[in-house]
Amino acid sequence: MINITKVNYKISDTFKITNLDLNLDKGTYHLLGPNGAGKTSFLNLLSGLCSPDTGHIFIGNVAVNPLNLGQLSKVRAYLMQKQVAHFALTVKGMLAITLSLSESAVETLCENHDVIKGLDLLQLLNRSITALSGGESQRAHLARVLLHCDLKLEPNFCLLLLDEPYTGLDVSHKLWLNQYLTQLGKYITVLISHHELNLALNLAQPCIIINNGQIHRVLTDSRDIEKSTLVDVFKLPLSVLSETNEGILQIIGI
Ligand SMILES: Nc1ncnc2c1ncn2[C@@H]1O[C@H](COP(=O)(O)OP(=O)(O)OP(=O)(O)O)[C@@H](O)[C@H]1O
Repeated sequence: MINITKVNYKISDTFKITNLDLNLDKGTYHLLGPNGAGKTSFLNLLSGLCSPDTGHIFIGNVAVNPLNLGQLSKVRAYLMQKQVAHFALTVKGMLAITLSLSESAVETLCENHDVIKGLDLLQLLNRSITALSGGESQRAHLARVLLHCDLKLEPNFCLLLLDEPYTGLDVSHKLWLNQYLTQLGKYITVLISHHELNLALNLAQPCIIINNGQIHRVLTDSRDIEKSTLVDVFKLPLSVLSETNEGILQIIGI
């Protein structure tokens, strides 16, 4: 269980996160909101990369704050929006560092692992991370966090934070990732920040909508996102909203 109580955080004179009050159980949650709504700031707070001005956050019984990063790495993983590669490590080398394993142990782990198969990484293990395409690099970094939170490796893991994980992925890897995250949500809390609104509208999964640094809605079923939210929060014209025969909203043109 993730517990967020009365969290406030001033980022600048013009933007602050206000009154975050939320409990998250196991599940796959979509974190939605327009550019600049505060999604990354929310994930940074949850991951312990920054500290709220007031309020507190717990991941299970671990208090979240930047002084606790060692303990936090045993209970949560975070795929940040931007990945910076400082060294020309191979994919295998990066996984070895993340998982605290030798490169040969990584090779053995990867031989038959669902994440490596699903992300088609076997043939990229010996490639330099700096010489991959955008989508290949995203797949390597996804593997880093998904293996890190694999329940077999870390039994106390309970939170996976993903900031725009679909960026650069082709459609078959996107589909695989969705299916994997849906399964993972049966065991831990998975929070995915993204802009794929039609995807959220099609999946019966919980979602949190953020706007102007505040929670606008928390829905147990993302298909219940209202037309008014799409118009008022996401600034979509009514003319691009359509409904399927099953009454599910869809956005035309994206
Ligand atoms: N280091 C910073 N200093 C000042 N302002 C910041 C800083 N980081 C973010 N902001 C501002 O805080 C607000 C929220 O940014 P945040 O990155 O959390 O939004 P977001 O919802 O993730 O946006 P996007 O969908 O564009 O990634 C924005 O107005 C942004 O310009």
